[in-house]
Amino acid sequence: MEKIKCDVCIIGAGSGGLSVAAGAAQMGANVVLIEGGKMGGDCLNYGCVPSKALIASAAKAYGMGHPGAFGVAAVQPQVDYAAAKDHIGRVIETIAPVDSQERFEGFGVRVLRAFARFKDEKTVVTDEHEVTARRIVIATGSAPLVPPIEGLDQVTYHTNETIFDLREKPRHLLIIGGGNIGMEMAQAHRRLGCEVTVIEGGTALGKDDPEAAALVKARMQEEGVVLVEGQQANRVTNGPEGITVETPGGSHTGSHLLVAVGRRVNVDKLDLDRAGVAHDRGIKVDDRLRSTTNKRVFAVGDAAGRLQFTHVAGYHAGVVIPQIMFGLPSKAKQNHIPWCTYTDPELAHVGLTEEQAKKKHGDKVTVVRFRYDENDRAVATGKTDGFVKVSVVKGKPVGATIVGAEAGELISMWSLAIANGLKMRAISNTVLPYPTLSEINKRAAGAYFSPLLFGNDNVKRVVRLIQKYLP
Ligand SMILES: Cc1cc2nc3c(=O)[nH]c(=O)nc-3n(C[C@H](O)[C@H](O)[C@H](O)COP(=O)(O)OP(=O)(O)OC[C@H]3O[C@@H](n4cnc5c(N)ncnc54)[C@H](O)[C@@H]3O)c2cc1C
Ligand SMILES: NC(=O)c1ccc[n+]([C@@H]2O[C@H](COP(=O)([O-])OP(=O)(O)OC[C@H]3O[C@@H](n4cnc5c(N)ncnc54)[C@H](O)[C@@H]3O)[C@@H](O)[C@H]2O)c1
Repeated sequence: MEKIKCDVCIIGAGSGGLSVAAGAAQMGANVVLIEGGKMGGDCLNYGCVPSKALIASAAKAYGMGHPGAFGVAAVQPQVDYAAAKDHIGRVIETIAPVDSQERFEGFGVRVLRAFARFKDEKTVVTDEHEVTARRIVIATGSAPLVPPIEGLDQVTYHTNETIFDLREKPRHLLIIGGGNIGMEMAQAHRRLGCEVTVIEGGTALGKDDPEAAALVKARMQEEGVVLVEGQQANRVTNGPEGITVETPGGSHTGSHLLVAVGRRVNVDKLDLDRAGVAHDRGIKVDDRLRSTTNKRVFAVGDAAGRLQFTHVAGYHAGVVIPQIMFGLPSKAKQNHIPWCTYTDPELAHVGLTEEQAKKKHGDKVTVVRFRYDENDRAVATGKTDGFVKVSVVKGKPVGATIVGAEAGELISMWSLAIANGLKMRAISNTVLPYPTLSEINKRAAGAYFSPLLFGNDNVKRVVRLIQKYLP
């Protein structure tokens, strides 16, 4: 067993662990990074990257069959599902060098390829190494939660860890769970020519603004996705006609099954008790992302049990690095974190929802909106479904939801504003190129000021008075 001493030991080389490792090593720390699976973690191998690549194939197929009123004839796309999977493979291969062992070794990081567990509160071991570190960062991410549904263990089912390797096109894909994964995969598969049924126990896209989510759901239903809400899957069986998912309201039979009912944090291999690190949904951390029970240990990304997104893992790294490098305190906030579901239309959000804003700020909240069909670029490109909705308190945006084309890009302006405490004036003062979808944001900001300027009797009186005396 080789014994290694280092400043920082990071467990997990996904979005969070890699970001901490890159930052710490490039600032001169002696860093050991331990990865038991693939470099790049979920995002690169089983999550964001393959899902967005598949969504892109699906969008191409859909566009060929639905060109809209542009003077271009629709054609029946010939979908080669296996070739779409090859596209995913190529995308992963292209991005992989950024997360590779070689690149990190180039930064001076010692990379160990094994699963790690704690030996004591400052020592981590693999089968061949014992690493003692001043600071330890748990970045072990999460895995698909497999619910205790009767019969599930008797059928072949997919999760995000296997669906991207499937090469035979599902005739009828059943999906349990209408969250981000379920809905993104449902639309992608429908557009690639599969029948799709989503079985959701509560409300699909239930973490998002209901009005905006309704628009996405309506579009997906129009495209032929069968969406069953309020029906918990409680039994799964296998028969000659395929896999059947039973719910209190009825049963649904298909050829393939994807389970997407949430995540469970990867802690079981870690022997956390040996390090005195407490955990529940994730590692128990304070606002500094430091273990509440072992001050040497930090957790980032999905392991921290907060919002589970790649950009959050990166943000967490930025919170932890100043602490482990310089001993400077730094806190993780949550109110400025955006997210986007990459359905068509996209559904993006940052800050408080309208409901949360009204609950927190009562009648101090003004809600302003602007519709895509009032934007010239949206009209020209036929992307007129959607709206932006912004909750404003004392001239400052506190939350924004966008549903529509490029919502994930458009939300950045509100993310910038909320993260930096900017006022609506900062958005309305900004000059944007015409014609762009971004103008939707500016017009929403304008909608905040319009009632103050237009139709305001005081303003009218002042203007009339000034006009009398102006030369
Ligand atoms: C289908 C899907 C689509 C997604 N799409 C998006 C998206 O579009 N945008 C977005 O922001 N987020 C998306 N996410 C979420 C995103 O993938 C995660 O939030 C992100 O990967 C979390 O990064 P992480 O570093 O915390 O964990 P991970 O990326 O999961 O990395 C953890 C790593 O730790 C390793 N590990 C675990 N235990 C040990 C151990 N004991 N020893 C050594 N190594 C260990 C694992 O092998 C893994 O490589 C998606 C997730 C899924 C499943
Ligand atoms: N675009 C993105 O950023 C993106 C995409 C995919 C995943 N992710 C991340 O991954 C996480 C996990 O995604 P997810 O979709 O697995 O989880 P989720 O928590 O978003 O949704 C799971 C859904 O499954 C439902 N459910 C649970 N048990 C059920 C049952 N027995 N029968 C029917 N429905 C049931 C829940 O009501 C819930 O709506 C997301 O929360 C997000 O953090 C992000």
